[in-house]
Amino acid sequence: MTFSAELWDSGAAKVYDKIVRHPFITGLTDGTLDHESFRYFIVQDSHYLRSYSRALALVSARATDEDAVSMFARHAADAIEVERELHTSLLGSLGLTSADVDATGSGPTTTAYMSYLTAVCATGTYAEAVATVLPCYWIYRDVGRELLKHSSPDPVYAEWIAAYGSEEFDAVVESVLAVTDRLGAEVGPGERERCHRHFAATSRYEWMFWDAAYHRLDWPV
Ligand SMILES: Cc1ncc(CN)c(N)n1
Repeated sequence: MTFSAELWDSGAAKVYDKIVRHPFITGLTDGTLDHESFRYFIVQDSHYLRSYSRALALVSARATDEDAVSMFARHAADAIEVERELHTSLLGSLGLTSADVDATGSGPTTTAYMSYLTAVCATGTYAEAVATVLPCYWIYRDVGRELLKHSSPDPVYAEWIAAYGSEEFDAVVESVLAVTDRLGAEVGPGERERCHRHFAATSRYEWMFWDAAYHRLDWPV
């Protein structure tokens, strides 16, 4: 079994089933999701992407082969840029600006997820860092592909679905999966166990991120 399949089976398979049945996700395709929840999501995702970009730069710095160094560095810059452009367009369609993002600040789930990503990518091994960022790529690609089958009657949601269901995003994710699988041969038992834990944790954070948006979760105090 490949290292990526092993991570998915132990950490994401059950979570992924819950993600595709979550009302935030089903609401995108049937168009019933409240725009207020999607606004919350895009604002929080704008905060998230700033941290994610830094996390990918850390993964690049710790990569053990040159192709992976340049791939993660490219993703920290280009792939994030593509997502930022998407956000700018979606924020505009939703009547928001980047000033609104700054004024809102990051919510509890976003803050927890960003902190986890940053901590592991800064202090874990290279393999742990890859396992931690992998669900961010993989789950979005699979959700995008799944939702693209029906897209959405709402043009804002259809634009979001088209971006993550695109062939370009698929190619980005396939390149990260290939790096993960090559890395699998070098990872010993203790480190492997930590990779499993990180992959499961960030898969759960992906579900929590959508759930927080659906409920528009705020700091309790
Ligand atoms: C929370 C989250 N996770 C993943 C992705 C896809 N890079 C994203 N934009 N936001």
